Amino acid sequence: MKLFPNTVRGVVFALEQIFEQGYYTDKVIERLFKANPKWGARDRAFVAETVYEMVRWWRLLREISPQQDYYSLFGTYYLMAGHALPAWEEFKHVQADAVRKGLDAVENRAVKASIPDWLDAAGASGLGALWEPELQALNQQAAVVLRVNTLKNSREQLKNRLAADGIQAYAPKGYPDALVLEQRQNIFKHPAFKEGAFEIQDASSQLVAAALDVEPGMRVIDACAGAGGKALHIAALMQNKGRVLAMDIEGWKLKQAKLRARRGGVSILETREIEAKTVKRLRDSADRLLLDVPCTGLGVLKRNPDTKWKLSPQRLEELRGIQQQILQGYTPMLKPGGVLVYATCSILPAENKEQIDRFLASPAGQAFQLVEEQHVLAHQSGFDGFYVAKLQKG
Ligand SMILES: C[S@@+](CC[C@H](N)C(=O)[O-])C[C@H]1O[C@@H](n2cnc3c(N)ncnc32)[C@H](O)[C@@H]1O
Repeated sequence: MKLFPNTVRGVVFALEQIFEQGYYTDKVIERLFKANPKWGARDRAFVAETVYEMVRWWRLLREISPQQDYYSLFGTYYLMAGHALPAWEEFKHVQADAVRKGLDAVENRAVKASIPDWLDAAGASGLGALWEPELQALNQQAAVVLRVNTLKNSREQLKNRLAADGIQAYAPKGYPDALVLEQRQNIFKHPAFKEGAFEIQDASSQLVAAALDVEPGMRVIDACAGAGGKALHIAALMQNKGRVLAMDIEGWKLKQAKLRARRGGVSILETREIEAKTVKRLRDSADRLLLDVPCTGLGVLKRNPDTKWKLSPQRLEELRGIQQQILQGYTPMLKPGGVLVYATCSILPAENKEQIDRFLASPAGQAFQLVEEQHVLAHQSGFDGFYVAKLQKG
């Protein structure tokens, strides 16, 4: 593969923004593409993939690169990825042999897997023997998974429509609304997306709305709805009949949810920014309650590798506090007999089972019974890591 100075410069610029200015990778790439409208599809794919992979392998790259400047780090990555480097002045310190020897010499698991030490310790203590294979899986590139909007088309119809345009996808077993693209590509440009025929949503994430067992006509509250990924899925499962109340403390996310609902033909979604009295006013009002709580995102490292550099043990503790507060504070909105689903995109028991155990042992949890739990690990499912607990209110 031939390297071009302007796209490599783009990669270097993106890394500076991420590691020196603290910006998120997806936002940096988005801005970079806007600033370089002449880049073609291949340039964009090269820049996006290289930046994501370099962020993923950042610790390992820094360990084995002969110098810490961005060009040497890029050169090291490029060799590691199996390519040959051109004879550019910027790469004069980077030798293929030295990189290979450096790689062979790394023994420390956290360095090898390119994660912080504290995270390696937390994963090992939480998952035991499952941590090692999980870590391997979380360092892979994520597949592009669609959630078929069944209000607009069936899975078969969408699959055939995409195939007619040369986009091959398969239907994974056990995920009734999912289609996995055979090849990664920017599917947002396809007209079917603009028509609301699908959303991008990982297969594991699609298990969450399914666990609620909704029926048309129900009143459902999604209390941490964000931009509405799961709320839209819930509405589709309800055949757009009943009411889905999407709530969040961040109003701008709910605006996104509204826009997506319009695109997807969902008319039963209402949004409400949470204020001091919101929960009290909605006491005993929901047949189903979804708490898709804020979490570390450690189950979705494939997709967001920068999470591991931005997280800290302190932030994990803070999130645990918020998760328990949400469980304690929001469950009164559920009617007696109703179903609660608590979900995270984390694989740490500290955010998952331990939170549910603590809730069930507390006064607020006395009315609840655990019905089932899904510990979805990336290396077992092939998709993101998730936790889904279903509880019934007596
Ligand atoms: C995991 S994200 C939700 C993702 C969303 N359900 C989806 O499927 O796209 C968690 C959400 O919780 C919101 N949040 C954080 N603290 C909250 C609180 N105390 N009450 C309600 N929502 C909160 C965040 O703004 C964020 O949008």
